[in-house]
Amino acid sequence: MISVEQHLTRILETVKVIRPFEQGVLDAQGCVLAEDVTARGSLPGFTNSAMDGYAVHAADVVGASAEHPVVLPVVNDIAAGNTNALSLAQGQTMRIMTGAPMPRGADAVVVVENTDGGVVKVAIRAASVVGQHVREVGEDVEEGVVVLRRGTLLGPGQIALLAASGVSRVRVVPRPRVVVISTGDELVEVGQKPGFGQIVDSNSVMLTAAVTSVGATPYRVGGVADDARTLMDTLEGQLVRADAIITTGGVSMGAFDTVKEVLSRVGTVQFDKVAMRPGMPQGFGVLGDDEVPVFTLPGNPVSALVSFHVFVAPALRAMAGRPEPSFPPGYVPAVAAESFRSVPGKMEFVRVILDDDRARLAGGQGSHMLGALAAADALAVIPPDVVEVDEGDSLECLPLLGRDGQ
Ligand SMILES: Nc1nc2c(c(=O)[nH]1)N[C@H]1C(S)=C(S)[C@@H](COP(=O)(O)OP(=O)(O)OC[C@H]3O[C@@H](n4cnc5c(N)ncnc54)[C@H](O)[C@@H]3O)O[C@H]1N2
Ligand code: MOO
Repeated sequence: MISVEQHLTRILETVKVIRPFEQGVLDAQGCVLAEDVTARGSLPGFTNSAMDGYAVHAADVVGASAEHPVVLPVVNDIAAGNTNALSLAQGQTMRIMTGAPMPRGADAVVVVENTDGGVVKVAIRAASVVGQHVREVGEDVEEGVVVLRRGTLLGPGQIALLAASGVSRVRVVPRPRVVVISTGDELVEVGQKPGFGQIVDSNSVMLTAAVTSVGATPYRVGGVADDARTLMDTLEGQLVRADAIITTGGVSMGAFDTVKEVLSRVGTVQFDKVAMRPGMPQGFGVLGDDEVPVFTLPGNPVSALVSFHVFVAPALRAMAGRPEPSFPPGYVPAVAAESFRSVPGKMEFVRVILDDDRARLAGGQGSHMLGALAAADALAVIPPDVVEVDEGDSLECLPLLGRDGQ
């Protein structure tokens, strides 16, 4: 029996960051930059107005007030998108809209609310100062500076910055492509009615969703029968498009545990008992010339999802260039709302419902029990040396869903 940390360490020492690849900025969402990116142009690219109002020489409106407005002739209108380079003479004004280029000579904008809104001449009812409501060229980003560093995770804000500063394609670590295969003669496809002795292949849809939830790209193969030739052919066929492969089922002590039988003969997959519950029978290694990592998860659905969170998700993040700072990854603190027992010598992952920070059992803890799994918000992680959790004890929990249900 090996520990959870030992198994995870072997996995993280084996997987490699995927080779970077140039992508359009939108396709790069959720990916990590593989290069420093410099701005092709300045932001703003030209000095422009921050408000709707009137471009002025600030010196012309010194002392303007509601009681003593300054009246100026309006000599032009400048809308956003106006591409003419205009000049404003002293003693004049131009109507200007937010984002429109400032005319040369103007050094301030008086907001329309502080005027009578005139279009031929305008009464300005408030003084201004040089630079007021003006966005200077390059004040946000200067052309040629590094706007984003290698290693940055690209979200909507970063993608906007790239696009605005003239960058349409970037080298990123691509999303891992993950093939999901479930095994077992008892499986029927989702949507089909299982006969006696059969079950719906829920693992492959569950793990497909889990792969998506960590920002990787799943390819669901679905159920493969417990036949060594079929499984081997399937694995070989999938290797070409896979950065990683996940299988479920067929890894314990059964007489027809095909995954174990097949993968014991090829590649480097090593099968271990890991001191955890659920999820004890685990296999991991690499397969094929490209050394594709293969995770063989146990067939019990709760065991498979717990294994995904504990082993596969950190590996996929590392492959995507987003390694976790430490183990355990992303734990949140909670307090036990009730007492329960934990199995000695194994790290236990208890399905719990969190009310604020109070954790209560989500229901039956059998590794086949999808009802409690679906009711749970998190896995309370009970260390191997803890056999009794008392109400009020501190707990570390691994959230099952992100804030947006992913
Ligand atoms: N004699 C022993 N028996 C078992 C041991 C053991 O150490 N000695 N370990 C148990 C533990 S713990 C687990 S976990 C399971 C793991 O079994 P396998 O990975 O070999 O998986 P299967 O036997 O194929 O299936 C187990 C269980 O899960 C259901 N299943 C399988 N695939 C799916 C799927 N795609 N969707 C939904 N449900 C699935 C399957 O019907 C079984 O009920 O072994 C214990 N036995
Ligand atoms: O260790 Mo198995 O994964 O509980 O049911």
